[in-house]
Amino acid sequence: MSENILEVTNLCKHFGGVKAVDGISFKIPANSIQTIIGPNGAGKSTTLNLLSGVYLPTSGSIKYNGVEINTLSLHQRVHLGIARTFQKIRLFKQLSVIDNVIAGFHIHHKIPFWQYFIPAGEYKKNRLECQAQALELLDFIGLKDKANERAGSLSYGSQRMLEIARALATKPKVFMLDEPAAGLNDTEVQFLMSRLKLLQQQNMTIILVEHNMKLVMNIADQIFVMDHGEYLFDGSPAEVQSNPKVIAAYLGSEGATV
Ligand SMILES: Nc1ncnc2c1ncn2[C@@H]1O[C@H](COP(=O)(O)OP(=O)(O)OP(=O)(O)O)[C@@H](O)[C@H]1O
Repeated sequence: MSENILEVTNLCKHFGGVKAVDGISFKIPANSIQTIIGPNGAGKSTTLNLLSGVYLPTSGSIKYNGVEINTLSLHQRVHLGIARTFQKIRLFKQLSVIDNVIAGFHIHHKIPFWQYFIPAGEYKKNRLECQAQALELLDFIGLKDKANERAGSLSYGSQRMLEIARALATKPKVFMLDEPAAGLNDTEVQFLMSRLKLLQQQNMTIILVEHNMKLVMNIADQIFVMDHGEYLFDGSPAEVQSNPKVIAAYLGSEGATV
């Protein structure tokens, strides 16, 4: 069994009287695909926000490779190798597809992101290197042919894939995705699934918040189920699908046959 890359202990996030996350604990082995599921408002996105540094916890601990990262910002965590996509698409819609990916590379270079767009002088070499790497990522994600199109002109599904490519440009070790399959058709979901499995084979740890049970049950090594901010159950896809508490709180009777 791989070592745990993330370890969460008694994690809480309270917004006034709302206990969005209330004392959850889990360990995530390196190179695994973990999913977090649960009903609307269960605290799944808040958990991703805590892991990625969008929010700082009210209390509790998050350890990355054994080191507490509770107080680090989102940007500092990206530098450590923790990247994410958001539920709501956040692209630079006026920029080209390839420039959106190049934007993801800038954290590993010493020059500011905007200087990549000055195609001259000492920045030209960096820009050419980034372009080549961005094209590789676009190829991986199925968007190489659209590299020079405006990001905002892409279909919804392609915009979601572009967000993934941009996050991958930060070279994450832990990659978190918040509902990546939302709004995708079956073919796009299949493609997404195949890419996530390939990323896992490339030694990435993947944490997925997702309502698409077909995707979850096909891809997850372990599933963590939340309800009302709290732990409900965790286990393999088969264990989760047949657990009466999970069926009652979330999956319903159809869950057992996904
Ligand atoms: N910034 C915030 N301020 C106040 N309350 C918040 C904030 N963010 C989340 N909440 C509340 O915390 C609870 C958990 O929300 P969260 O978005 O984490 O749930 P979720 O499981 O991701 O839901 P969904 O499946 O609908 O995306 C909800 O009651 C929500 O209204």
